[in-house]
Amino acid sequence: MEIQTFGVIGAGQMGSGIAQVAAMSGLNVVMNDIQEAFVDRGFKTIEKFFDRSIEKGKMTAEQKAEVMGRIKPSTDINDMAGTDFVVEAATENEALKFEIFKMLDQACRPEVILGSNTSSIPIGRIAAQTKRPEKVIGMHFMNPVPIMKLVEVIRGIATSDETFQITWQLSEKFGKTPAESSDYPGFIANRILMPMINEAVFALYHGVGTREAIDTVMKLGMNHPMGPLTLADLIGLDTCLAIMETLYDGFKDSKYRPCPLLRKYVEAGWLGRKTGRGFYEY
Ligand SMILES: CC(=O)CC(=O)SCCNC(=O)CCNC(=O)[C@H](O)C(C)(C)COP(=O)(O)OP(=O)(O)OC[C@H]1O[C@@H](n2cnc3c(N)ncnc32)[C@H](O)[C@@H]1OP(=O)(O)O
Ligand SMILES: NC(=O)C1=CN([C@@H]2O[C@H](COP(=O)(O)OP(=O)(O)OC[C@H]3O[C@@H](n4cnc5c(N)ncnc54)[C@H](OP(=O)(O)O)[C@@H]3O)[C@@H](O)[C@H]2O)C=CC1
Repeated sequence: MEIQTFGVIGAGQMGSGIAQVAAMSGLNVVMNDIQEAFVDRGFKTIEKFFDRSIEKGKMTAEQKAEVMGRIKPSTDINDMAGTDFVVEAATENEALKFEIFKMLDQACRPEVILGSNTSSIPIGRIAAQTKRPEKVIGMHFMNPVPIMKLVEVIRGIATSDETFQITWQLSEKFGKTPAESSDYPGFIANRILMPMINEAVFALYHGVGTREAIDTVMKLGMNHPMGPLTLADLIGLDTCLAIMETLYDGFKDSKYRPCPLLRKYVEAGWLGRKTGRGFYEY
């Protein structure tokens, strides 16, 4: 089946980026969120990116209008009925994703592949919510989506080879390099990245260094493009905490316990860039 229309659930920082790269690859896109205001915010994020590209001479206003014209807004999950492939990028919450996959299973034609951009939740568990587990897969983009080259492709226990191949090829069509991961909590990316970020928060919690010192050490000492606390603010501290909880619950190993300071920030609503305050102020 040729993929012509691509659906995205969730128009947050990841969903809007995924919609953008899909539209840039020539697909028609339906971008869905629960409220019109969130869909509008997603459109604004994409527009801002294109405006910067126009300023830099990498894109023309006509090209921008053409790509934006391929993205249709939606606040009704039943709009996914007309899509050929869907990626879910709603909040990192297992119960929420289970609900969304049950609804997608009802709304989409039986042959449609349902991908999840989850950072950490096992794909097999999400697939079990549907009557098409062989068509459920992890398609994990990195933030910021239009810039980062990787897509982590995760097979659930029931994912078919055909689903895997189509997802792999779609990642390449989006201009990305796919890498395969088995279905364990956190997959490869967050099995490695998130304990590092969590340890940076412990270093701050224990007073080993200031936020600036911790970030400077990792930036200049290890050549990371961003310090771990700056990166946590970019990812979203709620997402970082949710990933640590999934690792901790999944492996039952204390090495994955979330730092109490991370939890405190999330409880205060200090979620990073998206709320204007995290480890830094924006
Ligand atoms: C949590 C998960 O499940 C998985 C994850 O995603 S984990 C997060 C993974 N992401 C990372 O680790 C990101 C780490 N940071 C970086 O790689 C870099 O800091 C960065 C690419 C974000 C920015 O790069 P930089 O060199 O520091 O900044 P900058 O020079 O401004 O940006 C490089 C280019 O990207 C563009 N850019 C950067 N951020 C952008 C954004 N948000 N929107 C649009 N363009 C952006 C810049 O305009 C610039 O383009 P040109 O080369 O054409 O001028
Ligand atoms: N942030 C990152 O760096 C990365 C995140 N991810 C994963 O991507 C997913 C999204 O993360 P991110 O974009 O950062 O989060 P955001 O908080 O930016 O966006 C999530 C969006 O999903 C919306 N949403 C919530 N419930 C529903 C629903 N029932 N139907 C449709 N939309 C819904 C949210 O609305 P509302 O605001 O009302 O809650 C919000 O607009 C998560 O699974 C995350 O783990 C993957 C890679 C990197």
